[in-house]
Amino acid sequence: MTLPIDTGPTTRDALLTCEQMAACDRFTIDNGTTGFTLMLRAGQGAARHIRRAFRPGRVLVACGPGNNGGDGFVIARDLREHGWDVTVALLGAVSSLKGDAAEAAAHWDGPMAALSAELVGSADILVDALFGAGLTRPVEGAAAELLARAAGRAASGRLKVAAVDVPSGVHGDTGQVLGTACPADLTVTFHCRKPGHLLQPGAELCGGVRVVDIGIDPAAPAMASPAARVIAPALWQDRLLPAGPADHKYTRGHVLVLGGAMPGAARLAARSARRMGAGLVTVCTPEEAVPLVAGDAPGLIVQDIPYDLGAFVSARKVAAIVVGPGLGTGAYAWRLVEAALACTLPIVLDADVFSLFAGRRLPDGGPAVLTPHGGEFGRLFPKIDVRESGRVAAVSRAAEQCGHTVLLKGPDSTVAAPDGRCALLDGAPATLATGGTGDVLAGAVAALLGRGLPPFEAACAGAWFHREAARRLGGTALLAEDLADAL
Ligand SMILES: NC(=O)C1=CN([C@@H]2O[C@H](COP(=O)(O)OP(=O)(O)OC[C@H]3O[C@@H](n4cnc5c(N)ncnc54)[C@H](OP(=O)(O)O)[C@@H]3O)[C@@H](O)[C@H]2O)[C@@H](O)CC1
Ligand SMILES: Nc1ncnc2c1ncn2[C@@H]1O[C@H](COP(=O)(O)OP(=O)(O)O)[C@@H](O)[C@H]1O
Ligand SMILES: [K+]
Repeated sequence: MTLPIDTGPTTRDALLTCEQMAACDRFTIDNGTTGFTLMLRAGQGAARHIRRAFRPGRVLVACGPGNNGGDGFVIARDLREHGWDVTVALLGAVSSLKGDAAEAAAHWDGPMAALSAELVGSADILVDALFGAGLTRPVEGAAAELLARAAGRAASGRLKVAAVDVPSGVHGDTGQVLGTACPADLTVTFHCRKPGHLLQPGAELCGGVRVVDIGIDPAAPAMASPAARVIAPALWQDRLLPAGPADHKYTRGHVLVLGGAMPGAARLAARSARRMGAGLVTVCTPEEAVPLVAGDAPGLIVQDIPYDLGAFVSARKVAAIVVGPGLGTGAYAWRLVEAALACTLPIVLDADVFSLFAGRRLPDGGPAVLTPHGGEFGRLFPKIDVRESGRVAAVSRAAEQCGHTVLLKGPDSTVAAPDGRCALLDGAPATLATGGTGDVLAGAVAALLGRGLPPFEAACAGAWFHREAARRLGGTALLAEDLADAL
């Protein structure tokens, strides 16, 4: 029963919802591959990763009532054929299994028990094949008890856990936990990752994620419009040119940072815009802050806020504006944001802008990137519930509603454009969770807008360079100043 794994197209960056994945399965099956063949490829591919990741030990394969459980039976058989000591624990009766899962179970001739949390106590490795893409409601009862017992044993270092497709209880579309879930050391999924592998808390619960190619037909329509993509340079690299001989400072983009109550934020945004390759950076700030902002940056232009901002940006050939970091929320801030939007230039809106416009429509302006964190997003879009809809749907709805690119920051930064594109940032280090790193991001995105990237691409690229800089810095305590310099 060993089948060769087909090598399909590159699916590295596509993220499919559970429904899209099921459509890919159906399309492939309609074109002549049996569902059971897909299940064999999935289970055998997963078993190979499990054999690579863990030393042989006593394995408990917890199988659910659907095809995720079917994969579990294939894995159980493969591991047993390789000499591992395997017991299957099944939720429900074998006679209730249907289709491919029933066929996979029929090939299992090893020990089998009714699912019970007690079984975890004598296992070294748990293969979690309870629920995958078919999770429809919170995990409860015996399945929940088993997962909770496994989580306890894993936390004390006595159990390794491999999840099939997703850790059971994690929703593949949102990364949210329905009921309960057990953190895995390894998650093996099929064809491509799903948003829930990148979104929290799912991402954290998955441990390392491996993708097995199960030979999905490359012509499957869902592949042309995946729900989201992983943020990677392929999204922008052919549009972000290095400096060439014909360039001068204005062709590289003049970025204007509008400062306010907290000048440190404008300084960080300006510094990061310069490191991100802006040709020229000017900070306009209340007069009393000019010496402070100019202080240690002789290459920066600093002046007070011009009376006529529109005339200023056109005379100084400004290519992109940042407003929000350290701005404040008084009448001054309000007028400045309105004036900045009226310039109709590419603009990054951040921080205090979201308090100023809480629950209100932004005035018309040029193409914008909005960079709220979770709290600011809630203020600006109070009717969109991120927890209920999941980040992909929520940020996409926000982008459509405001007509601009929205970058919802966090450990799982999510970018959506009003045209329906969505992209997720994978693996941002938690050292970024410190004051000022958002100001650095705003400056970086503005520089990329100034260098000619459209808003969605600029937001994706900014988030990616920001993460790369944080990774390069490493350590345990990251300073926003160092991050700007590491871009
Ligand atoms: N399709 C293919 O070709 C391939 C698919 N593959 C594999 O199939 C998996 C998807 O399989 P699937 O669609 O059968 O769904 P699955 O995740 O097994 O769960 C459905 C079952 O669980 C039940 N159930 C749900 N939630 C529950 C809860 N909280 N508590 C209790 N019960 C709950 C639900 O019951 P129902 O809601 O119908 O009452 C139903 O019985 C996918 O993740 C991948 O591993 C691979 O083999 C590659 C080829
Ligand atoms: N736990 C985390 N893991 C990874 N990145 C994070 C985490 N928390 C925050 N970040 C990132 O750090 C930055 C923080 O921005 P923000 O909240 O605006 O901070 P500030 O306003 O102090 O500059 C964002 O880019 C965000 O994506
Ligand atoms: K699972």
